[in-house]
Amino acid sequence: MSSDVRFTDFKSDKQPTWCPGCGDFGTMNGMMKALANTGNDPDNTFVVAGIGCSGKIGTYMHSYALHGVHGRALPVGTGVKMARPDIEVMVAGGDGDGYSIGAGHFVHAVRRNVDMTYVVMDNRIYGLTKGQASPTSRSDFETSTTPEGPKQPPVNPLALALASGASFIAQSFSSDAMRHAEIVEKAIEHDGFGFVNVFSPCVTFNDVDTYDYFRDSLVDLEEEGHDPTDYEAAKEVILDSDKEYQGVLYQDENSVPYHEQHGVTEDMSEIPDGAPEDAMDLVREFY
Ligand SMILES: Cc1ncc(C[n+]2csc(CCOP(=O)(O)OP(=O)(O)O)c2C)c(N)n1
Ligand code: SF4
Repeated sequence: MSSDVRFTDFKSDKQPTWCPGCGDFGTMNGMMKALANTGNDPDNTFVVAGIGCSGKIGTYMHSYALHGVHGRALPVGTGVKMARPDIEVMVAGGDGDGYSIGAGHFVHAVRRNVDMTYVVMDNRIYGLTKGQASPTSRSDFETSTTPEGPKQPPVNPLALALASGASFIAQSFSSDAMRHAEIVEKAIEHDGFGFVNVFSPCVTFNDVDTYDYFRDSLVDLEEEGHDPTDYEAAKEVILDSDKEYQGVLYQDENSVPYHEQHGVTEDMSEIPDGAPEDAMDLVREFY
């Protein structure tokens, strides 16, 4: 890893097609800053993205990347990390990708504690498919598929993570640039699954969870003196549905990542002795 990497080194030459003002711009900038600040560079970074407006991020970032199947980014990220524990793996996607079709994978990636960072660009709507309700939409949020609102309480992704045995749970706001980058940085540095739910407003389809709403309502846990290593205190803020929090809500200081628990330390790109030749030809082609 080189120490003189700038965050712009993580920008690809593709122009984002996100709507002007989309929260995903800020979310991505913060991720790039956090990667550079933690001493990573595009040559040791692998971004796995879901499907959605958010999922386009792998194209706009300069790194190894895979833009996969809707809801399946986490198992792909897990595979990359198991094959190459030396590589920095960052998985990103939307709230639909992660908490709807990918919810099962979320639970298992969390409980396995694979050493990667998972950034959910939470705009509380399906953006790419033009504004249907998502798992984090408010119960009275009127959309094309829910003209009277979903009439169900939204998923609390932080509580889902905690209940699944998460070792790091954080939340940030894409527009609070410095703080967002700092929070993602902490997730990268965490030994284990670093989960960050990012409020990343959709300016085209969500007129409720707006920049102004988050600016007015966000409570920063650092200013409140919150201790993320105190499990009971973390539980209290995570289950508090009256407030929107920003910061690290929970961190297990004794977290041991999956590959260390299971002794996966070899560079698996080396072809193991005795492996069938035809299968290995495919592997050689890939690398
Ligand atoms: C298997 C499958 N089911 C459904 C879709 C259609 N689809 C594409 S993106 C998406 C949801 C997008 O919402 P979200 O994940 O929150 O991302 P955003 O666009 O808001 O960033 C859906 C339902 C698909 N591509 N593949
Ligand atoms: S539709 Fe919403 S989420 Fe998608 S690019 Fe536009 S503002 Fe962003």
